[in-house]
Amino acid sequence: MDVDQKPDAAKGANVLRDLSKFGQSPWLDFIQRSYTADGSLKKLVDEDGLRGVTSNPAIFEKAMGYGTDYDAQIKDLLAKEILSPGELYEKLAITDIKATAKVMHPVFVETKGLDGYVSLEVSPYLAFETKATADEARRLWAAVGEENLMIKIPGTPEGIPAFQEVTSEGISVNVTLLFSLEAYKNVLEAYIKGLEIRHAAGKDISKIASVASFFVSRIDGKIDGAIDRRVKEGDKDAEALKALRGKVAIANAKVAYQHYLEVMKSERWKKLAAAGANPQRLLWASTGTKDKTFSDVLYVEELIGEDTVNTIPPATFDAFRDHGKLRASLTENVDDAFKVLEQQARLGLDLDGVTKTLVTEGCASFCDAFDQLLGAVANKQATFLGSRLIEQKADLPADLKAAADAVLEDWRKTGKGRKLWAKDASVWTGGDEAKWLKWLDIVDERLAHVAELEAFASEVKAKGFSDVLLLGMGGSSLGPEVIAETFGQIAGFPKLHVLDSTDPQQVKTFENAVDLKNTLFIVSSKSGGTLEPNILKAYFFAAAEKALGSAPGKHFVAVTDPGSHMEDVAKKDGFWKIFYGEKQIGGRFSVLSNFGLVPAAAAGLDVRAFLESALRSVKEASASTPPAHNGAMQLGAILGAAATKFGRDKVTIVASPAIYDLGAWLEQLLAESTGKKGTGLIPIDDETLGAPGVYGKDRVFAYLRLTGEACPKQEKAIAALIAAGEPVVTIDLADKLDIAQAFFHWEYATAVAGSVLEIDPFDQPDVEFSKIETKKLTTAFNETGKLPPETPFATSGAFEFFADDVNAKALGQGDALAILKAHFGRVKAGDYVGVLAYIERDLKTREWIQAVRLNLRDQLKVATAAEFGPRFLHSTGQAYKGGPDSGVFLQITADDHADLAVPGERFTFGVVKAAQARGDFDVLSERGRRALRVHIKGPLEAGLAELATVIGKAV
Ligand SMILES: O=P(O)(O)OC[C@H]1O[C@](O)(CO)[C@@H](O)[C@@H]1O
Repeated sequence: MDVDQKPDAAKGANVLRDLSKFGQSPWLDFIQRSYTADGSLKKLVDEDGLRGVTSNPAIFEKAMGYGTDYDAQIKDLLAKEILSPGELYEKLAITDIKATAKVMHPVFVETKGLDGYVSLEVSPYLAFETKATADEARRLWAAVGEENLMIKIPGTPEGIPAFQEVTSEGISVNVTLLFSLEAYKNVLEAYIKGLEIRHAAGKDISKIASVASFFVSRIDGKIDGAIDRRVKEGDKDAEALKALRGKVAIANAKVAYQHYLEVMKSERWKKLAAAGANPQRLLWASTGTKDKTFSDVLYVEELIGEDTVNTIPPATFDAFRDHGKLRASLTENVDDAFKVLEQQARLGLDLDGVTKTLVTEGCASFCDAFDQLLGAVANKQATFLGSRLIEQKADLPADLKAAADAVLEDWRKTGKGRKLWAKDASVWTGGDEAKWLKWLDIVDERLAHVAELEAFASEVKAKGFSDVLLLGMGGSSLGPEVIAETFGQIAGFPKLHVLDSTDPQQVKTFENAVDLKNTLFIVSSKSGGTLEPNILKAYFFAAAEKALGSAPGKHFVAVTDPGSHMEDVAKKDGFWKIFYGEKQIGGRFSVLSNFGLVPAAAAGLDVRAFLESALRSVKEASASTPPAHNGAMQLGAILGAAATKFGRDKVTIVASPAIYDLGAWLEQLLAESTGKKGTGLIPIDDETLGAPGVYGKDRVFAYLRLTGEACPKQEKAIAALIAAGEPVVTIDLADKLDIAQAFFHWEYATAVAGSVLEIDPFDQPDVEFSKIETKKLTTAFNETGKLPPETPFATSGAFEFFADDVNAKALGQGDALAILKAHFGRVKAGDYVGVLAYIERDLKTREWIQAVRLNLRDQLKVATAAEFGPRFLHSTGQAYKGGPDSGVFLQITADDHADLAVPGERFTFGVVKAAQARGDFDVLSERGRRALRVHIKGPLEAGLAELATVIGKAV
């Protein structure tokens, strides 16, 4: 703006300064850091008699969105703190507001608090929320802490009660976005009420200032537009309509001013005035001329009157200084103003409707501007953080990209990201989702208590344990497993092992792998009631007791939710420590709570750095992050849109070798969260990449790449998939520690995808069913000493085949080859095959299952899942039963060559595993899934080799 005004301006001939002679204060509707810093603003005060400054989200967008004014502070802030775009914006804005308040303060002093204010607006996202607006007003008031601050609150029906409330608390407010006389009347009434409440409470009301920002030119913009349209269409009232061009907004303002004068004369006001109250002045806003056929100072010249403010945009400010004329215009021709309003009503110009629309549009455009602003801040933040933030890139076919963008635009428009953070269940099914959202806050919460975890780590180190053996299932084991696999043994700390099986051989292998006398056992169960951790605890407690020759409680730690059965057990058995989980977090969302952190600390991971990494993801996906900058939201939108609109529901997880195990955790998160009600995302983990030709059109590839350690083979295969037009989302992690970021990123993305799929991502109804079926079987065993008998529908060599009647009928009575041929013959495009093996999971069996599944994939051209039971029951099992009916399952069981007793129980580990397999199979059958069970009799290795051969022939 032109601050080099005419030389004689300072001497007196300055119409801007002379506005005060008419009782009007010129304020500036503009803020910019460099403008305040380089003395330009002060010059306006000194030379033009500037008496106040207003800001709004659109103004800050212009200030912060471009140029480098803010870069130094951003760098400085981000070096010290991990912030969301909203928090960062606020710190920048507050710095500006404080600096501006300082420049304006002499005016405040000189005018005894009448002028000298600077306004800062509450978040425009809150315009329709009373409590949130009031809370934010209080927060900003305290954060700025300047006596010449005004908090700007929109004069919506929800904003007005908030305004009244904070006025009664002594906060000075600029009520904005007022267009109608009715809204203005309500605002003035709320001001008076707020003062009365404060006065009645015996508190000082003389320090409160307020203005009512009445918008002007936007009204003409709408009304004149309607006039022009009607004239063009040859309206019969064309002449009368034309006569109203450029008149209605000013008339509306004049009439509002009359109301102000009326109220000021009232006895009610006089009482308050006697107690020191300051009137709430009308402030003319939106006073830049938009219609080029009008004078460029129209909305200044025509609205000059006593006790008013005009907040003038820079160009209009310059124009008025240059050629503005002064006269007491506001009280001129008031009757005509009333007539104009009558006339517009008679002509059907619908000022009431227009003002309502303008409120809605005004709020929306401030939200849009705020989205832009936060986006610009997020961009700068991403640049400064560089590789400290995980980076996501999506290569998508155009139609999928458009569908995902449509989801994001819906989320932006409806503020769903903010609703998610506000724990509003309407984001999903409107059920009890709100009770399961503490994972959103857990990183902050744990960081606040990280010293406890650090102290625990030191104690573990000092005790010199050689091993940590974690006993748990699903959400209680998969996160710790990722940590163990990713970081390996950390120098000076014990080696972390994670056992999540009831296979007797597997249990024995783990027992042999640790030094029982020198092992710290972590029994991990949120509910405390899950069968596996309970029997594993019983087993290892007895084993440790035997090895130590004394009560082993001091070698045991429990991680469990408060009030659980496991807590009782831990107390009774004198465990060394009990760490608590958060009840409002489900298992698969618990890795950043104590369920992941306690084993991480015991294994010597830097939990503080780990949580700080996670916090960067939390902030990136914050309520204030616009969808266009929220990678996790984008990921959820892509996965949701791909599954619902394109049948691409197989999320194929590819991870760099050094972080390969993330997929195991991710499987549970995606499958248990989304696989229900016949829909869902089917995670396909660890399926070695093939050439594009081996895939159907049902995949989305999620590539988690550890940048420095990318696998060349994977890179090549991914590049080929992208070139072939397959959808690939690549997520780059610069450091292993950033798996913490990936954890939160995917949790948030899963919640978003759940919303798109229209399901509750936080329950797991179908898992519970197989637990019930298993329980029935183990109870039967405890009563009778055996599991209920079962009969194979066919036997072939070492194999016995089991299926429900429908499946058995479809598969016939032939030999193994015929049955397997018939079974896999049912697979069609878009299906997936699940190989579900209830055997020990070791290197050999993993290689075996991998070879079998790749053969199935390449022959049948479908996605394949390779899973070990009972571990997958707590992971992908939910989706297999509750998700889409596109799975074809081959369950594999085998004779146990050695079994292990469970202390205190009649059943053994082998019995439990058998019961779990049968419970699982029964539910698959009950759900009408294409499921076949093959039981291997005799030596396992030979049986598996034979099975692989027959499968090879069958497909
Ligand atoms: O931690 P808990 O209560 O033992 O549960 C283990 C796992 O079992 C499930 O409840 C069902 O599979 C998972 O959601 C959970 O992570």
